[in-house]
Amino acid sequence: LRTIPGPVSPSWIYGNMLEFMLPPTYGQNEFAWQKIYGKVYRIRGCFGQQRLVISDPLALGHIIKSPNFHHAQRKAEANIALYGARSIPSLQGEEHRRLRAGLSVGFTAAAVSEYQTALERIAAKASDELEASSGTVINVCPMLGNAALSAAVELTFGGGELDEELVGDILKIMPRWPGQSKSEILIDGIGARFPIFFRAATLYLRSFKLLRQVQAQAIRVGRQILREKAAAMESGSVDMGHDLYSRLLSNTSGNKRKLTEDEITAQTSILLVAGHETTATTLAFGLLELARNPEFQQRLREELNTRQGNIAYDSLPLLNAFVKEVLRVYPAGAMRERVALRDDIIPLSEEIVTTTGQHITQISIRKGDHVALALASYQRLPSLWGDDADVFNPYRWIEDRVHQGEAIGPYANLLSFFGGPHVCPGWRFAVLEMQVILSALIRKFSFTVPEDETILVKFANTIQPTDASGQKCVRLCVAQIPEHV
Ligand code: HEM
Repeated sequence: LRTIPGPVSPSWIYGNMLEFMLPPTYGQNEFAWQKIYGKVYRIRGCFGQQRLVISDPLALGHIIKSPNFHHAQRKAEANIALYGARSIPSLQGEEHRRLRAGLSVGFTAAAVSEYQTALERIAAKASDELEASSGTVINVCPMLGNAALSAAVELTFGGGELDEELVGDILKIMPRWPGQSKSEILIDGIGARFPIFFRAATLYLRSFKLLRQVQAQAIRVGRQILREKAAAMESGSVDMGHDLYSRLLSNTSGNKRKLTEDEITAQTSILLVAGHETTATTLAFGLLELARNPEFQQRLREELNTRQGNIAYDSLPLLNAFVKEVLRVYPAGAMRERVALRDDIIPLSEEIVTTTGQHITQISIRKGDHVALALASYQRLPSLWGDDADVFNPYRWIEDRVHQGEAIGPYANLLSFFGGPHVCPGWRFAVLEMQVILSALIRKFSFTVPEDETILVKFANTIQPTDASGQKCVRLCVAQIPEHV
């Protein structure tokens, strides 16, 4: 990796990690480096470690599908702390494949379409909540967080209320994700050399304590609800719902459930946390961009007003162009870190020239090498999305100016939902949820940006919109549309 071009490292201790992980706003350096060095470049990690940053489509497709790469250590430890060692993202190979196959019953197109009515009810509730603040400037993030968490609870358990403490912890967890301070980046760097040190450090890091707390609470709640459902099913006293846990209880082969009680309950934390936070954040960036683009907002409202009753959301061109553009410019999991589990060769879609003048079309990777999968950078490549790839412009999807080649991800050639064996299973649900919530809010309210409002983007495992003090926040002027008053 030493001969792959990249930015100069300003410090031996931190390498480029502070510029990469903690810029004033996410991507500031990453997007600039992509323009200078191209789709693959090298940065320095702590203590001189070499890392590749990759937005090359062929290389990304290779790594995403390959069993030779897995989550880098901090991410793997954080996944275990928050979601558990038996949760889907923590597993690999055959165990992972079997669990994904079992869970897939709840994520097919037919299964997801059954949530439309429940999602419309959740959207109506969010809209009522917003009505109370109409005419004022409000931070829309808490309202969207609540709505998306209700949607995740609907998907997982078929509705119901979680206890307040768990809700509070789940809603604040992602902004506190480990690795966002100089000292945690340093601990990561030491951990890359001495993994046992890192594992020990996680026992004391405050950021990890909250993750473990949420996992323990989520599993307790998940087990209790699953047992209640199983008892109701055995007594035949209620109709089983369409939610994921009901489907998993009824998913049998012979007399045996395909997934055991422990396997199902071990997924509760990831379903509630990953199932709500990503969608809530994408929606928050969506409302921000609507407020910044009043002409588009009005045209979208007109499109929505032409439909009544049972809406086929996929048939609304502007709505779908907007959802795709928000996902393109603001992929919640903007950057994923992976480590090579064994030696590998990464193919490149275009030749690059090394610092020693060699022309290469593939890069040799050693076991233990770190790669950053720069999904947000990939989604700004002019070669795929046009010369205005840095600009938020939903019309590009209607004008068919986007890349039509072989897709790595499941939706619109985007990598926002990742791809390969760890592709986001919730992508269909997330798209429907965003279509439904945006439709309800845009019909009823207009959104504008208050004067002098600055929104920054922080990376905390997912990207977060924040104010200057680092608090998760999108403050918008919200006004009810006169015909809906
Ligand atoms: C806009 C919304 C969403 C986005 C952008 C998103 C994005 C992603 C990404 C990028 C990954 C891969 C992460 C990695 O391996 O490093 C992922 C995995 C995952 N997502 Fe989503 N997601 C969204 C919504 C949802 C929803 C609604 C659910 C439903 C419960 C969900 C459940 C999961 C699960 C369980 C995984 C782990 C999959 C595995 O490791 O096999 N996500 N998601």
